[in-house]
Amino acid sequence: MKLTIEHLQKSFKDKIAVNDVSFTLEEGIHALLGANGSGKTTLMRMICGIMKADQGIVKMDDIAILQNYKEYTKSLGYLPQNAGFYMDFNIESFLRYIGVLKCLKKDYCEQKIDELLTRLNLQDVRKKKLKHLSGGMMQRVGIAQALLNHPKILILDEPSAGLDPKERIALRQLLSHVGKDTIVILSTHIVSDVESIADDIMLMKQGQILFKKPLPDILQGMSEKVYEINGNEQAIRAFEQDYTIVNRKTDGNIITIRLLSDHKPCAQAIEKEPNLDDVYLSYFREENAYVETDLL
Ligand SMILES: Nc1ncnc2c1ncn2[C@@H]1O[C@H](COP(=O)(O)OP(=O)(O)OP(=O)(O)O)[C@@H](O)[C@H]1O
Repeated sequence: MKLTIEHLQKSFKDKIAVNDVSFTLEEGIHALLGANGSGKTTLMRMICGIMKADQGIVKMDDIAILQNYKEYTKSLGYLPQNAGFYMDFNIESFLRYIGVLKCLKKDYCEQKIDELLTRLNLQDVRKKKLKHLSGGMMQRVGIAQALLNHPKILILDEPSAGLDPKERIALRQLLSHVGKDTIVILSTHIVSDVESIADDIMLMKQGQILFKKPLPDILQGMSEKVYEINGNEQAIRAFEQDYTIVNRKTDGNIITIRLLSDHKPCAQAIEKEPNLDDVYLSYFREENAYVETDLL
C-alpha cells in the first residue's frame, strides 16, 4: 500500500499553512514533528480529505482519494486534535455508534471494541460517560475509535496529549504493533514520543517538510555537533550567550551544559552522541526556549 502526497498547499488568507509538501509513505510509523503552528494539523486534515487543499493531491495506491472517497474512509482511522465527541455517551455505546458510522458488522464491532478496551486499559470504565472521563482516558477513547475499523491508514494528531508517562509507553507499544501493517502518521511536538518507535521522521517547519529520514540518518547529520561542558556559573554563562543550549544541570557549584556547535567550543568540551532533542533544537532554536521531553 502506498500513500502519495503531491505538492499539497493550503493558505488561510495570507498565511501559508502548508507549502508545497510532497512525500510517499508505506506501512510503518511516520512521525510528523514540528513546533506549534508549523502546519501539522492542516496537513493531516488534507490527508484525511476533510480539508480541501488549494493545490496538490493525495493518492492512495495511485488513485486520488477524493475520486473514491467513500472507499478511502473505510481504510482510514483519524484521531483529531480536539475531538468533539458526544459527551453523554458512555465509552462502549460511543464506540458502537462509531462502528455504525463506519458501517462495521455488529459481531466484528463487538469483538473489536472488547479487544481495544482491553489493550487501551479501558475495560473497567466501559460504562462510564465520556463527560466523566479524565483527559488521558478521553484520549485513549479517541485512539480506540480511530482503530475500530482496523484502518490501513491511521492518522493521529497529537495522540499522547493528556497521557501520563505510563500511558505514553502503552501507546508507543500499541502503535509499534499497529505500524507493522498500517501506514501510521503521528504528529507531535514531543521528541520522546517518537524517538523509539518511528520508522522515519518528517520535520515540519513553517509549512514545509525540511526532511523525511530514519532517525539514524538524521543523527548522523548531527555528529561532531553536540558537546558537554562543566564549569562554574560564570564560565558557563559565557557559553550560554554564544551557543544553543540543549540541557543544563546543576550539581552544587558545578553546572553541566549540553550545547550545539559546529566546532569544538573549548579544549575541555566533551563530544556527545547526538539525540533527537539536539536535532529538534538545531531547527527550532528560535521557537522553543526548551525541549519538552520526558527525560529531562
Ligand atoms: N482555520 C484556520 N484559520 C486560520 N488560520 C489557521 C486555521 N488553521 C490553521 N491556521 C494557521 O495555520 C498555521 C498552521 O496551523 P496548524 O494548526 O496546522 O499547525 P500545527 O503544527 O498543527 O500546530 P499545533 O501543534 O499548535 O496544532 C498556523 O499559523 C495557524 O494559526
